[in-house]
Amino acid sequence: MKTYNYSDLSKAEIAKLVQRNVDPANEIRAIVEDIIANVQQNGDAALLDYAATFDKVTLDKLYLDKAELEALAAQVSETQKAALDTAYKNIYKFHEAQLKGEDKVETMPGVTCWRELRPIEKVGLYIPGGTAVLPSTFLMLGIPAKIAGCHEIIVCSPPQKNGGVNAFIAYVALMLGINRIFLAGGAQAIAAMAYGTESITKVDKIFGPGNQFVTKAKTIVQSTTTTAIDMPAGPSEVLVIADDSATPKYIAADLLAQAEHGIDSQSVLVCTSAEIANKTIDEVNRQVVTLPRAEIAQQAIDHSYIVVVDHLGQAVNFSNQYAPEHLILATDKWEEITGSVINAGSVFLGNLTPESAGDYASGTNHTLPTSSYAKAYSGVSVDSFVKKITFQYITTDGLKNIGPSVQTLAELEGLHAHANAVAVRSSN
Ligand SMILES: NC(=O)c1ccc[n+]([C@@H]2O[C@H](COP(=O)([O-])OP(=O)(O)OC[C@H]3O[C@@H](n4cnc5c(N)ncnc54)[C@H](O)[C@@H]3O)[C@@H](O)[C@H]2O)c1
Ligand SMILES: N[C@H](CO)Cc1c[nH]c[nH+]1
Ligand SMILES: [Zn+2]
Repeated sequence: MKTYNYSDLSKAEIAKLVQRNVDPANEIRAIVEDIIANVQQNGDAALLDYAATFDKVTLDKLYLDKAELEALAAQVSETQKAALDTAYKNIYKFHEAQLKGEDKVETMPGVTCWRELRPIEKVGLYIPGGTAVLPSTFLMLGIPAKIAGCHEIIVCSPPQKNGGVNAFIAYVALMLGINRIFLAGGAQAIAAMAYGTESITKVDKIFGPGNQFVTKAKTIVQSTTTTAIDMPAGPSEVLVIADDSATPKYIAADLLAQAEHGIDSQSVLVCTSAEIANKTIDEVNRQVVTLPRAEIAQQAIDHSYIVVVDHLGQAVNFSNQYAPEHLILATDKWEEITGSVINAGSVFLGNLTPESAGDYASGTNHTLPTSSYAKAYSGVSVDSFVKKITFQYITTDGLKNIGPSVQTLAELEGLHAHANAVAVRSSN
């Protein structure tokens, strides 16, 4: 990992450091646009072709039904079920608390306004399954969709070598009461859910993380169809802020946890102590070789870096510019700096809170904005699966109170029909 001193860096150098790979030559875009066009034209047949090309699986049908899911789920052990159940309960508990109604507001006597929640009717969930199959992502998307009350939930995940999904994905589907999983991955799955095919319903909103093909497809279809997306949730990333109260062994473990997701993941350390930084490098080198996914993690670490800063304020400033998906405050002084955190997807406080807890089971959602989109987007929550519709009711007195202002505002905009809609009611 390359090390920089914050005070030696120019503004331009910092801007370059915080920039992620955003497909500058539009190479990914070109590939993804072709895939989307093919799915639009050829529907299910294109999905079957891509399963053969990219996933190396020949499928005779595009989905697994309830009986097939049950057969796969039977392979899950009791210990694994207990862990999935714990995650399910905590995620459910944390997300259920988000489903709050709002009070009605009387803005003037006789003028009442309020908002009511309605679920998005048809949602599409993408569950990654390229380099690793992520049943935890299925929980993170399926639970808030269920709590919100979405009527139709389409699920796509890349086909695995067994010609289906893995046993854990099947088990989670049954936990969520979802009886069908479509065997489609990558940009083609996103295109299918945005345009619809013979067997996949076009949905109103697509959710879920994925690699750069998935993420690019989501950003394209959101501008070319009426299907919305949750956010760009691409390759995982973590930024650790540490001071001399931090433990290099823990920091290294957290950096490697995100690095093992994929070669395009990024793990950044911003540290007030050069000594802790150096010890962390040693720990990373020691731990990485012990990992089954050592090669992937090492490649991600090779394009990650360390910034040594003078104080924690400088560290938070750098982090706000980076806007990490995950931010770990590996310091005993975390309470002094949380208020200054402006841009981050999810924050992990102190030296004993591993980011993996949030990835799996503490209750917060792990589908989070990457590539600095945390400057403008929140992670997935129940809010992502609902619309908030405004309502208003005006009484006779209310019309007397608000009518003159509405009429004057309409006249000053030259919109006389608007003014008349009040006048005709007021003259009775
Ligand atoms: N931001 C978040 O909230 C979050 C959460 C979990 C995972 N992630 C990230 O999700 C990603 C998952 O990626 P993955 O690759 O393991 O699974 P994936 O399911 O996103 O992608 C696999 C699919 O990519 C397609 N693909 C592969 N190579 C291709 C090529 N050359 N051209 C066109 N399409 C191709 C294939 O169709 C394949 O089925 C990781 O980067 C991980 O870090 C992010
Ligand atoms: N860290 C990922 C989000 O970037 C989520 C995840 C799933 N499984 C393990 N981790
Ligand atoms: Zn993770």
